[in-house]
Formats: sequence, C-alpha cells, structure tokens
Amino acid sequence: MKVVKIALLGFGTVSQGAFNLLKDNYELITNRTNVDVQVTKIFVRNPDKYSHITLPAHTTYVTDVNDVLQDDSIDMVVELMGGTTFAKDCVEQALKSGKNVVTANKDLMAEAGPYLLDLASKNNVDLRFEASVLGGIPIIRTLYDSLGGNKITELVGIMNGTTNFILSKMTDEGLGYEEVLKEAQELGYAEADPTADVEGLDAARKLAILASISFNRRIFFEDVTVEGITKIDKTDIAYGKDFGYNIKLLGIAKETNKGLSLNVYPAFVPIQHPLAAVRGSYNAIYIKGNGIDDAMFYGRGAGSLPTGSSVVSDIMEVAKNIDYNATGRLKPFYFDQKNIYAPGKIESSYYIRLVVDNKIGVLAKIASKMAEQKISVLSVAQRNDHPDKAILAVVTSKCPRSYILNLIDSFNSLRSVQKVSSVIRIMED
Ligand SMILES: NC(=O)C1=CN([C@@H]2O[C@H](COP(=O)(O)OP(=O)(O)OC[C@H]3O[C@@H](n4cnc5c(N)ncnc54)[C@H](OP(=O)(O)O)[C@@H]3O)[C@@H](O)[C@H]2O)C=CC1
Ligand SMILES: N[C@@H](CC=O)C(=O)O
Repeated sequence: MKVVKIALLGFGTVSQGAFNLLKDNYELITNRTNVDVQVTKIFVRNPDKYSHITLPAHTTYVTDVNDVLQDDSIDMVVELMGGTTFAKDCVEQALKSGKNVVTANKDLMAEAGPYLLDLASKNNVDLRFEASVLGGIPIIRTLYDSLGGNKITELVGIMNGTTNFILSKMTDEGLGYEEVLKEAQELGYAEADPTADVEGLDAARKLAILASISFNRRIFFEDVTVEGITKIDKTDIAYGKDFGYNIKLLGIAKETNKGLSLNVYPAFVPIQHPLAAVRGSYNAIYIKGNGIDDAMFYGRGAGSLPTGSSVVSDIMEVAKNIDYNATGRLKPFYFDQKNIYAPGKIESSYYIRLVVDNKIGVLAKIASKMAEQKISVLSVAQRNDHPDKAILAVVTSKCPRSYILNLIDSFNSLRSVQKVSSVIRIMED
C-alpha cells in the first residue's frame, strides 16, 4: 500500500481536530483510500505547549518550517496556521517544490486563491481548501462537482459560526454581546482576531471564495460589501421577535441582469424561513441553480472536529490523487466577465428603530416623511413608558437602500425625532 507522508503546519484547534480524526479513524480512512496516510511532522513554534498530547512513534515536532518545506519525503503540506503572510510564503514554497497543499485558510484563499490555484496547476499538484468555508459542511466540492452542471443564480447563507453563536445566545438567552463572544472564543469558533468574525470580514471572505466557484469569476474579498453585527442591540432583537423575525448575519451573492451583487449584512429573517432556525455554531447555505432549483446545506460551521472533518476529506482526496498519479487536475474556471452590482440599488424591506418625542401626531409625521420617499409602513410597534420620549419601531415596504438613506436624513431633520437608533434589513421570505 502506498504511504503518503504529510506535515501539519500549526497545531491549534483545527489542526488537532484533523490529527485526532486521522488517528481515531485510521483504519476506516486507510480502507477507503487504500493509502496509508501518515503525519510525520508537525511544525510548531513551541513544542512544550503540546507536551500533553501523545504522538505516534512516526510523528515528530519541528520548529523550523524548512524541515518540512525542504524535506523531499513530505508529499502533502497541511497549512492550519492562518494569516496571509507567513502562511502564504509556506503554501507558495510548498506548491513550487511539488508538494500538494491542503488549507483551511479563508483569508489566504479569498486574497490569493486564484493565483495559488494557478500555481498548483502549473506545478502539477493539488491545492484543496474545503475547510476554508462553512467548517464541516462539504460545500466547495459540492459546488465544483455535484452541482457542476448547474448555472448558479443565488447563494444565501449563514457563513460564520461565531456570529451565529453570539446572535443565537443574545436571542434565546438575552445575553450581552461581550460575554457571548468570550464563550465563542473559548469553544474555538472565533478567529485569532475575532474582529474578523464580528465585523463580517470572515463571512465576506467565505462569500468571495464561494462566489468565485459558483459564478466563474475571480471574486476577491474587496468585491463584497460588508457590514458586521457589532451595532446589533438586544432591544432590536426583542422587537424583531415581536415582528416575527430572528436576526442573522447573512452572506448573499446574487446574479441579476444588472450584474453580480455580493453582500454581507445582518438581517431579520422571517421565523418561518429555514435559515431562521439555524442556531449556535451551525451554518447553512441556500443555493439556487437552474437544474437543482433550491438546495440547502446545513451543519457545524466552526470548531475543531467539524472543521477537521473537512480537512481530512481533502487529505484523503489528495492522497488518492497521489496514489493514482492524478494530482494537478483542478483547474480554476474564470471565464465570465466580472460585473459587480452596486449594493445601494438592492431592494428590501427595512426595520427602523427611532427615539421620538412622546407626543400625539409624531407617528403621522414619520409616515408622511416615508410617503415622500414612496415608502409605506408595513408594521409598527411603539413604547411610551417615558414622559419625554417614546420608542418607535417600524417595518417599511420594499425599497432600494438609497431611499432608506434619504429617509434617515429626512428623519434627522424632524425636530420630534430624537435619534435614529437602528436600521436593519429584512430578508425576503
Ligand atoms: N477554528 C475554526 O472553527 C475554523 C478555523 N478555520 C481556519 O483554520 C486555520 C487555523 O485556525 P485555528 O485552528 O482556529 O487557529 P488556532 O489559533 O487554534 O491555531 C493556529 C495554530 O497555528 C500556529 N501558528 C500561527 N501562526 C504561526 C506562525 N507564524 N508560525 C508558526 N505557527 C503558527 C499556532 O501556534 P501558537 O500556538 O504558537 O500560536 C497554532 O498552533 C485558520 O486559517 C482559520 O481561519 C477554518 C474554519 C473553521
Ligand atoms: N471563525 C470562523 C471559523 C470557521 O470558519 C467562524 O466562526 O465561522
């Protein structure tokens, strides 16, 4: 049986998840691949940090990455460190020296994916990145292979486990943002810098990767318009519940006749929609294609073993390709013209929360300002438990974002409006 030797770069949450699956499911993996996959080296900065982990006799820690990159016996490098500088150097060097690469690094794939895929192809080796998007959900290979015969028209998904965990806890348990973020970090869901999660950057990177595959274009992180969850308040979540919505951070890529729109933003999802029921670290993605019609994929979007599962699936695929002498076949397809549709023109309903004077007639003034922008009130909730001010939450009819921005300007010019507290999109049912 062919022995395929692999080296792990980094030994944190995901790397240990992959390592444990390779160890615990060794027999199954060997039987399914007909290859003996051996982790022979693990590159770490400080081996003492991992002294509690027992390694098999054939596995050693190395502290110099050249002990991996210049070792001709290593067939596959599994990059699980994160970041786009050192990790990129390692991946580039590995590919150029004829080593196959597996990575979970969405930052790297969203920034340099097309270049690295070309590099892998030129060097006749594999570069696989299933774990970079939606943790344990096998979505990359599904888009490349199983849905390969479809013209994809839309992707809508919950693409970040940390923010979904935070928003679910805020919704279900009324907890505050900071304490839930800490828990998400302890559970290994969050990025090294959790700003990437809560500001929507991580979801935007995943959307760029998925959109590149789905829409045959080189889509980069910069092409996505991004808004995170840091301004979401418990008050809005409570009003949303009363109106029949759950708050979610959505990634949306849509092909329209005016171009491709790519957005990440928090949105109220109607509770009857399946995405509204996706809780905790789970992710889900809705895909529309001209053959499949609608399909939804659901599973753990973050965490050690779920993400490790995707890494291992890539390792197995590459190991089989090495055994069949068939590496380097994955060619990126970027044949469609890039044409990004400005987000200001996308239409939705909006939820707006205002602090207004507690006086008769204020609602009529608000409605009249809305009518001037050709926007009507679909639902309204008002709380008048203060002598000087009232809270007004309204759900608007569908309109372009630019109309809502004009509306907010006009509210700010009304003396009876003390503050526009929040503006949140509502997902189409
Ligand atoms: N956590 C998750 O649920 C998911 C993570 N990912 C991606 O997987 C990758 C790894 O994430 P995760 O396991 O959570 O991260 P961790 O922080 O848990 O682990 C990272 C590991 O890489 C090592 N490392 C980082 N930078 C360097 C460096 N410059 N030189 C040497 N070693 C380094 C760290 O070592 P040290 O301990 O010395 O810092 C640590 O062992 C990232 O790209 C992330 O975006 C993808 C999907 C899900
Ligand atoms: N930080 C990410 C990890 C997986 O990609 C997330 O929370 O989804």
